[in-house]
Parts: sequence; structure tokens; C-alpha cells
Amino acid sequence: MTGAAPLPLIEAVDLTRAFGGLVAVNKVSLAVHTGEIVGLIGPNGAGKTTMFNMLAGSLAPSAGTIAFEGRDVTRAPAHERARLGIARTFQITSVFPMLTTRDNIRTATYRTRGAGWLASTFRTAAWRRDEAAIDAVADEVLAFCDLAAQADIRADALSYGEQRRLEVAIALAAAPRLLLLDEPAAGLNPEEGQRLVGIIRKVRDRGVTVLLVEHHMRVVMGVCDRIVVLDHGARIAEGTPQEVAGNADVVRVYLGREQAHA
Ligand SMILES: Nc1ncnc2c1ncn2[C@@H]1O[C@H](COP(=O)(O)OP(=O)(O)OP(=O)(O)O)[C@@H](O)[C@H]1O
Repeated sequence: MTGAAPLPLIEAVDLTRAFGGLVAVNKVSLAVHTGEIVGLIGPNGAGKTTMFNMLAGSLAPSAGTIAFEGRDVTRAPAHERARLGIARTFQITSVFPMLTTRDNIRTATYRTRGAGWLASTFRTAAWRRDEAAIDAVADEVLAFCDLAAQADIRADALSYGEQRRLEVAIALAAAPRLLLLDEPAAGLNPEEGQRLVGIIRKVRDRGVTVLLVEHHMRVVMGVCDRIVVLDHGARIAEGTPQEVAGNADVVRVYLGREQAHA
């Protein structure tokens, strides 16, 4: 007897986005299951960022659907998706440079919890309880992302790798079910890249499913269970890192770009 296939955590069907006459993403379907780490790769201009932004809710699709845990979220704005359990990081780091590492997390958590200014002004008992809970969450995600020693340092004094980890910590503070990582290894040296790989694996181990867009092949191949490859807005391959690395179409699009840039 075969059971029903498990419901994907997030599923995009025939997702399409046009900018004027340019179809940046053309009928791309993609499913990510709970517990997976999935990578979205492709050469420059392939449509990765466009696809990512549609999944995160910051860009409306021209056609197609997105379901999260079976619920249609195609038209749900980013904050609504965040409430349902989808968190994202940004390609360009979005931390507040003048706040400490811990206060960056606290600030983001206040925003997502919508803690009221009235309660905070009068420091009600409920507000103080909330404060203690937010502090506990901040300390837990800081330790998780190897940032405990940097908790009281201003974000602009962090190394680039630490800032990228802070982005992940901020996203985790919202206790998401799905974490969307937008080029998390961009600008990292190999050592920092490996550290990030370790953290992404730990993220999955704490029950958070991961979808990442990434150029850094060593990171993608080292951390993903499954990889989806886009080129010119279309899905050209999907498989394990080994399958994708050996796929003739994938090799062709990557080699073609390298030769064009040589
Ligand atoms: N806001 C926009 N307006 C017009 N064209 C856009 C817009 N955003 C993306 N495009 C175009 O859509 C195509 C796909 O872009 P996208 O940024 O999604 O690709 P990408 O795979 O993320 O590329 P990269 O690796 O360079 O970041 C490109 O041709 C790009 O110029």
C-alpha cells in the first residue's frame, strides 16, 4: 500500500513574471518539502532573484500559483507570509549599523510581534514579560549563529561574515518554518563560507526548511539536498548536487557564460 505523497511545505506552479516584454520567469514549478535544503541556481539573468522575490511575497507573479502548507498565498503580502512562517534574508545586508547585534534582533522581533508603543511607553507588566521573552529569543539565536561574543557590538563593527550571520539570526528569531536565503555567501571568503554552510545545516536540524539562491558553487554543492537550475527564466534541470553537476544542459549554460566572459 502506498501512502499519499506528503504535501510540500511550499509549492510554486507555473510561476511566471514578465517585466514589459521580457519574461524573467516562465512557468517555473518548484516544490520544497519539510526538512529539505534546496538551492536555486543559474547564470546571471536566469530569473533566480525574480523567482525568490515572488516566493517571499515582495514581487507579484504575472501568472501561476504559490501554496504554503497547502494554503494559497499567491497574493499574500510579505508580512502575511512572515506571519504564516516564511522568513527571508536580503542580498544587501539590511541590519541597522548603529544598533548592537542584540538590538538588531530585538528591533526586528518587536516589528514582527507588533508590540504596541502604548504598552512600551507605560512599561506594563505584559510588556515586561514580552521584553524578557524577546531577550531570551535574541540570546538563543545569537548563540546559534556563533554571535554570542558579538551581542553588544555595534553591527557596523561586525565583519562581513558576521553581518551575514546576523541576517540569518534575525530571520530565525521569527521562528519560521521556511527560511529563504538570498545569496547568503555573497562576498564571503572560503572560511566564512564554510562556517555558513555549518549554520545552514544546523538550521535544518532545528526543523526549519531552507531554500537558497546562491552563486557560490562550493556552498551550493556542499549544503543542498536538491538543486533547481534556471536559465533564461525556464527550469532546465533539477536533482542532487551530483546529478546537476553532471547534467549536460547545466554544464553547457555555465560553460557558455564562462566562455562569453573569457
Ligand atoms: N524590475 C525589473 N525590471 C525589468 N527587468 C527586470 C527587473 N528585474 C529583473 N529583470 C530582468 O529579468 C531577468 C531576470 O533577472 P533576475 O534578477 O531575476 O536574474 P538572476 O538570475 O537573479 O540574475 P543575477 O544572478 O544576475 O542576480 C533579467 O533579464 C533582468 O534584467
